[in-house]
Amino acid sequence: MDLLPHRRADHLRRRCGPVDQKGVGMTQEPILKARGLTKRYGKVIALNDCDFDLYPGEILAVIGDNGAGKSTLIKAISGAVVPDEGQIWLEGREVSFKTPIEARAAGIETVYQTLAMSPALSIADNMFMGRELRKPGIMGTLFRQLDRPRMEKFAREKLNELGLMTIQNINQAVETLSGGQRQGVAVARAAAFGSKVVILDEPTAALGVKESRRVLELIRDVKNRGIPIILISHNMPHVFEIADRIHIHRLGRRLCVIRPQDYTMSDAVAFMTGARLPEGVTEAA
Ligand SMILES: Nc1ncnc2c1ncn2[C@@H]1O[C@H](COP(=O)(O)OP(=O)(O)OP(=O)(O)O)[C@@H](O)[C@H]1O
Repeated sequence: MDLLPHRRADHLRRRCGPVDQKGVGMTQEPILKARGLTKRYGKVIALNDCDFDLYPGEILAVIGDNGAGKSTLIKAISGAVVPDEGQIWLEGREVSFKTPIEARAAGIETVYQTLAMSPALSIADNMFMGRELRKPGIMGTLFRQLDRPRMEKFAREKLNELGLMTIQNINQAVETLSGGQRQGVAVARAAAFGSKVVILDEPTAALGVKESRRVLELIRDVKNRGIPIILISHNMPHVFEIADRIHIHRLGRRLCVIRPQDYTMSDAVAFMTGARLPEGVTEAA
């Protein structure tokens, strides 16, 4: 049975095992799609003719062994790396990002494992980093003065929408927040600016149990607001708890996509390490 109806015929060698074709997102066009992405670093092929599909409204986990090429895939999608070959489409339009700023301007927001935040700056300042609001009129345009009340109001509203108002003071420096709260601010920032896609790279890796739970809830909240999420994670229980579909990455390419209800965590680990292949999949040479 064909798992992925959107695949090209020449990719049949990478078909996956039995999964309901009416699975989440399967009836729609992908919001983000990539075909044939390749990225070489000298002799290392980090991405090898890799395909990718993210559907509207879904949480898609990307899992794979160390060095499988997950980060390179995400970097290619988010403009941090320019692929040597391949194409990317966002909402059906072909895109070619040269920088993360271009990807961000197009609506692809990435929260990296090492959070790109300035610890000494306030929550509000961090949320607006790189897109500060200026005062109206000459004070803003010529003297570049920040419109702090408007920035603080916006930041407060966004944190509130995502249930993050355990944070009392929006002017508090980010370094005074807990790890979970910081991650929360980063996710809120990613979701706040008209994003079409949010990419989260290991959002719970550095967090304790309670903080991880909060961040997982937050990811669900972002999804419930209609924003699709790509979640790169090594944490299988989290992936299986939260993902609608799981993209299994192996040797620089998508091996298959599974739904968590159809397979066990051990199956997923066996697939990503190459100990076993999903039914109907043969690994391309
Ligand atoms: N800038 C670079 N220069 C040289 N080689 C690189 C570079 N970035 C990645 N690679 C190589 O490409 C391959 C894929 O790396 P990548 O970081 O994408 O894997 P990953 O699946 O994200 O791994 P991990 O789970 O360990 O973070 C690895 O062999 C890595 O050494």
